[in-house]
Amino acid sequence: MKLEIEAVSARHPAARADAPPAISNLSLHIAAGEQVAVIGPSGAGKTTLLQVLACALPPTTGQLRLDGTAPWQLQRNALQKLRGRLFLAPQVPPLPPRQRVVTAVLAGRLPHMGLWASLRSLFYPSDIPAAFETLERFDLGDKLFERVDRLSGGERQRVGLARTLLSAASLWLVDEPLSALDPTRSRQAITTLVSSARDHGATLVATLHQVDVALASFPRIVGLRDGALAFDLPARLVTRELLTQLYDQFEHELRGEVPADESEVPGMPQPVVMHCR
Ligand SMILES: Nc1ncnc2c1ncn2[C@@H]1O[C@H](COP(=O)(O)OP(=O)(O)OP(=O)(O)O)[C@@H](O)[C@H]1O
Repeated sequence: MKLEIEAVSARHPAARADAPPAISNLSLHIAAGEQVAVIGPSGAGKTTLLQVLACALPPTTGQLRLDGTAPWQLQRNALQKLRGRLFLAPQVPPLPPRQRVVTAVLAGRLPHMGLWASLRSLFYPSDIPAAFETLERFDLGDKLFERVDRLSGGERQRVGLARTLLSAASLWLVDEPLSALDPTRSRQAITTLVSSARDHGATLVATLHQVDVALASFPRIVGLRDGALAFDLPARLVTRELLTQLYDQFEHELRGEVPADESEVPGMPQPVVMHCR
């Protein structure tokens, strides 16, 4: 799915009336099948941007178009149909506590199933092999029939990602999928996510705090700061200087390794450790 936003501003529905917009005058074009990581300090507007792209939050000004269609000008049914073509994976997946993992994962397909098929699948999981295979990609095959409330936070987060992979959506919007994962799991999970999006031909937009993982796994990086675009570059052109500016006064949030300052290693950028938490 192709995404276009032009001069979009938006604010959280619960924000004070006099609060500045969470994203302001933002323009961004993302081609169908692209994979883009959105980075930036806390409060930069990353989640708000995903919600606008997911047609969950209407822009207060500006234009949003998905595959050339302005969603907020559609009739209610047509808007619902368009929403069915995208999958928004929130930071904390909304998994009913007593549900089995297999059912939770296959729920990624519900928007594309008829009413009876979806009701039936809640009681009789329809494609257990597909659920198992997808969970295996996140090292969770042995949790297939486990109850969701018996999983750790990191396991739940990986179930949320497996669910995204099983959706038939052509736009995957993934909000901070790694917050409960250790560095090794983070890399594995994001590699699986990005390669699956590529295989499905799905457009992927993910917000990430792990800058090193974003730079290593995504071809394009969008930096947001105070609701505005700080940069929009191929990953190889994102320098330490740009990251230092982006996270100025939020250095504690700059996680993992970032590219070396070229003046320190002339002609040969090398990763150096800045801050980890
Ligand atoms: N629940 C809320 N109620 C009111 N205002 C909110 C709420 N959530 C977000 N905002 C406003 O929107 C701004 C942007 O928030 P947003 O969640 O989009 O940022 P973010 O970059 O995703 O942050 P984080 O990395 O901490 O998740 C916040 O600074 C705040 O002003």
